[in-house]
Amino acid sequence: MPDFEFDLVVIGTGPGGEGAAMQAAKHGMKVGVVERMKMIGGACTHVGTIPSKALRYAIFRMMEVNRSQQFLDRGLFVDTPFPDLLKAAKGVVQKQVLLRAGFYERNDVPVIHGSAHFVDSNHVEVTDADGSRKMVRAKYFVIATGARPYRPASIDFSNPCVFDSDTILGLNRDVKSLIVYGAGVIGCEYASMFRNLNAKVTLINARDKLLEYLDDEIIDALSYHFREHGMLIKHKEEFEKVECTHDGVIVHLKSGKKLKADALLWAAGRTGNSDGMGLDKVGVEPDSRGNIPVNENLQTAAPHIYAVGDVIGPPALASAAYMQGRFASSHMLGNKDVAPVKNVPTGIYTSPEISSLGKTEKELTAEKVPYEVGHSLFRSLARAQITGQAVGMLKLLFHRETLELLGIHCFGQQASEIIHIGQAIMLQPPPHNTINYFVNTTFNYPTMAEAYRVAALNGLNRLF
Ligand SMILES: Cc1cc2nc3c(=O)[nH]c(=O)nc-3n(C[C@H](O)[C@H](O)[C@H](O)COP(=O)(O)OP(=O)(O)OC[C@H]3O[C@@H](n4cnc5c(N)ncnc54)[C@H](O)[C@@H]3O)c2cc1C
Ligand SMILES: NC(=O)c1ccc[n+]([C@@H]2O[C@H](COP(=O)([O-])OP(=O)(O)OC[C@H]3O[C@@H](n4cnc5c(N)ncnc54)[C@H](O)[C@@H]3O)[C@@H](O)[C@H]2O)c1
Repeated sequence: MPDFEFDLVVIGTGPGGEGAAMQAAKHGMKVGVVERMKMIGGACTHVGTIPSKALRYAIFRMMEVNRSQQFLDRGLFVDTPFPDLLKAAKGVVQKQVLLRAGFYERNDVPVIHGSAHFVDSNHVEVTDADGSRKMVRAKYFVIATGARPYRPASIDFSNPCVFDSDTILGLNRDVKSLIVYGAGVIGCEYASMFRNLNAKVTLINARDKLLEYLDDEIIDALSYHFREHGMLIKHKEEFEKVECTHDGVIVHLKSGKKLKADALLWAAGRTGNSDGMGLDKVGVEPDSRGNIPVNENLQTAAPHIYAVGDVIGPPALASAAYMQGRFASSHMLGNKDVAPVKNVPTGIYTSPEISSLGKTEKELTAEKVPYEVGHSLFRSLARAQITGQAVGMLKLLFHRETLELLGIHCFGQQASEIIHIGQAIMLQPPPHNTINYFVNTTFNYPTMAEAYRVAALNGLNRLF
């Protein structure tokens, strides 16, 4: 006899699990969730999106004071130690946990604590930290177990100078120099943060460009501003071994170079949390990175078992995970009220911030689409001059004949917010998805939104 019986059991309480559980509960399903951590919220709340963005904001506030002539003239200079900046971030994590725990409570979704593994197609066994076990039966399952940092066996992560994106949140001292290995989003974001804290940062990239899926102009801007801020970037380099010394690390590269620093942040990839889940009992086989294959409806090889979020691989974003969770539950309910997840914008919280949606120039050129470009430089906008955030640009790509908006690429302060104005237009059906909206609409002044009007006019002026 099972200890619990549900219509749906969701495994994991990150954004993917929450989206799935709430959508199903709101539509009348009897839902239970399983979470192996003491607190709900997932990697997103405890070691991913939330603490990294809260830490970034704490650093940013300190920088704003230290870079402002207004404060410098009054002798104000703030030097908050790293552990205190982390404390600010932890406050946000607690608020998020409380808020999200309330969602499960209010919607009568019990949280069963422990690690879930399948025993057969309709049962998972949940093993708590104290070893106690509960059998849970359900008609449907959503696996939303997320991912963890990939750790090569040759690196000693127990060394106090070696970190990954989980353990860096436990750094209990200031570091004067840092090597960031891996120039994906995590590597670039943390490299920015530590450079803003004045650490000497070396960013090592295995490829020949940073974040190469972005528009070239944005990649160039990011590389330029990283270097302008004093970051050292090494492209096309791979590590051979990491040597830990009494006061830091030496990273040996395959090219023969040796780099020394107070600490190493390993930020090269993540592995899906699919091991130890008894997936062989239900005919589901993860790939070599632990990712679970799914079809367009997010169903695994067993159609009553869905998988969402980081455990299914790219885009591996909190934003997408939540929507995938909602879509999966909506699909099992037979509803069509949640659309499949596509057109996911990118929001990268480096300095400068980056956000984009739609096609890049490279893609449009390869597809032979006749397009034109409109630019707006932040330094020419009144709002950016007032706030002193003049680094940045909005770039619109649009069809030369129909004026349809095809791509939006932005860098600079608030880029991840600014993108959504364009997104609202870009995703309208024709003929409402053109840049005409930006030239025929009155924007508040002074705002950053004005960048859309400036960029649209700039692009229209290029047409002949
Ligand atoms: C440093 C960093 C910064 C990031 N910044 C951003 C950002 O700015 N914007 C953005 O959109 N995304 C960001 N991401 C990505 C984002 O955090 C993830 O995409 C998101 O957390 C994925 O959500 P999820 O629900 O799939 O899984 P998770 O949030 O990882 O949650 C999975 C949960 O499942 C639980 N679990 C795992 N296995 C079991 C089991 N067998 N039984 C029971 N429970 C289990 C785990 O304990 C965990 O609580 C960042 C990630 C990192 C690491
Ligand atoms: N602001 C944001 O939206 C944000 C911030 C941080 C992280 N994230 C998400 O987290 C995910 C992970 O970030 P990342 O910086 O590690 O980037 P990434 O996925 O680009 O990985 C970096 C490098 O590691 C390699 N790699 C990945 N998984 C591996 C594995 N299991 N084994 C060996 N090599 C592997 C990749 O091929 C890549 O070269 C990304 O998909 C990203 O979208 C998003």
